[in-house]
Amino acid sequence: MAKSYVLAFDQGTTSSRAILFDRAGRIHSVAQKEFQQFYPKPGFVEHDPMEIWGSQSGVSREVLERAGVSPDEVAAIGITNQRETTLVWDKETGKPVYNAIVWQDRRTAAICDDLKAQGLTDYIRETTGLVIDAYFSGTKLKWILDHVEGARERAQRGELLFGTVDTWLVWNLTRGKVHVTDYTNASRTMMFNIHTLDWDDRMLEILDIPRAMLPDVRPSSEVYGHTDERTFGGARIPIAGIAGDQQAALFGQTCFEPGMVKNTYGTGCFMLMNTGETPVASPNGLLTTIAWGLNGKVTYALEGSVFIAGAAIQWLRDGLRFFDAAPDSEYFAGKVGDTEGVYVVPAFAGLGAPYWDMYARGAIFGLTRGTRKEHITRATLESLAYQTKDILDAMQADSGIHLKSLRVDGGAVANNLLMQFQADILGVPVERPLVTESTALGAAYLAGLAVGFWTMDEIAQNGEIERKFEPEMDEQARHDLYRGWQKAVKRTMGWAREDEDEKVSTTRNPVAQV
Ligand SMILES: Nc1ncnc2c1ncn2[C@@H]1O[C@H](COP(=O)(O)OP(=O)(O)O)[C@@H](O)[C@H]1O
Ligand SMILES: O=P(O)(O)OC[C@H](O)CO
Repeated sequence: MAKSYVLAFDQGTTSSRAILFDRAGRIHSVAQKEFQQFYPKPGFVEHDPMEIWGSQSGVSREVLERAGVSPDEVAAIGITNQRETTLVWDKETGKPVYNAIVWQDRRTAAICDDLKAQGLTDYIRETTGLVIDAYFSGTKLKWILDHVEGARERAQRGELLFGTVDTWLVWNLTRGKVHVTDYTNASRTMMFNIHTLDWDDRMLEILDIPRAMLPDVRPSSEVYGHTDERTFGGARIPIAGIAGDQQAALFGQTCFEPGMVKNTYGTGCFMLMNTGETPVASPNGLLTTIAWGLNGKVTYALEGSVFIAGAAIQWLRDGLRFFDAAPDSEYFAGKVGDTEGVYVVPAFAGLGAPYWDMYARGAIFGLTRGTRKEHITRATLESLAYQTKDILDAMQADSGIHLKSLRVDGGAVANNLLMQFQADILGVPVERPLVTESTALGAAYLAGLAVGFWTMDEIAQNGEIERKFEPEMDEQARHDLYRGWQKAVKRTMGWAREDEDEKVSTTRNPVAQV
């Protein structure tokens, strides 16, 4: 049967998606399923690993059935995933020993403080390209080994396996035959040396992680294995591409040349710049990370990671019950001309780049008796654009490159009001592509390249722009609004630190102290 499609698995933070792409790189069919988020304590975020696998395998079968496409028509599977999220499971039974600890989870902040106190900041930055933060997998893995009874000993005996979500999916797709990850996902673990392309023994020693439980690290485009016959009705489909979702989006947006940038608005917001074959260190709070490994070469990127973007819109929907669906945010925000001075800082999981404050927490500023849900909704949408400006400023300073336009993608770019405000606050045009599923497209490209479904030249010709948003705001208004944002951010910082509580208790009731 002719191989006419590539199937992308896009395992995101809030949903699992399967997308079938045709030869033109156009979407043929999509299936998606949201899954449950667990917040067992403040700052804790977990997923059920079996639900990750169940929802992802479910939507991948559904997308084929719905499109009437046989698994035999699929040339390859490409996998892209929420990064850093940490899983540990039993090698024999495949049973997870603990829930997946999600990238947003802050429970390991104290372990990170301890690493900083040991003077490891420079070593970790130079070796792994990362700043010390609870975001990355290493301290999450340490936490599981420290807290699940007997886990470290079992891992030392080779009975337990570690993986990020890509590794977990490949392991399940192959029914335990293949235990791999790719350079992009490994570069988010804080255990991987991004220069030598190997796990870093010193980091493993510092975190007390047995090497035996770590996956093989491979390039982002090659045949890692085939799906087990039982998964897709007898078909053995090559699994031929793996990349973390943000790197996959950079590839999907065809940012192949150094200096090219994309910004993805999903649960979080992630801006990546291709820096070519040279890792660029950031003095301005960005990460140095691996963009992809392809054709025997490694491409690096600078990354600005914002933890909460579309998730703040979900919070308005589910937490505050302002509306029933995320797209309604545009309708409500559009009912007011501006926020009337209201700022929402959605630091629900601390602040990522460029602030890196694990103890910041969310806040709403500037409330008056006239504030309505429309203002808060608008301010929440605007927070995505302000956070993007924070990152873009850092990236331009680090790279010395001044962007002429910003390529965007991800679920929230459907929001025209947000896109217009983004162009206004940056003062540069924002370009929205025809296929905004760049993440899945990137994974499909990587897989398709490995099996000869596409060539690089064919891919480079794709990337049609659907709409360009031109900046319309005057310079003074832009300046004033952004200053308000900076003031608001400053006031959220350090909020959850214990010594902040002490400061308050010693200043409480000054009259009584006199
Ligand atoms: N029209 C919209 N306006 C604002 N936010 C939106 C809109 N549509 C979707 N979102 C937000 O985008 C996110 C989903 O984007 P997606 O790229 O699927 O994220 P992820 O891969 O992180 O799960 C959700 O957090 C949702 O709140
Ligand atoms: O789920 P997303 O698409 O917001 O991506 C999550 C990132 O990979 C976290 O680093």
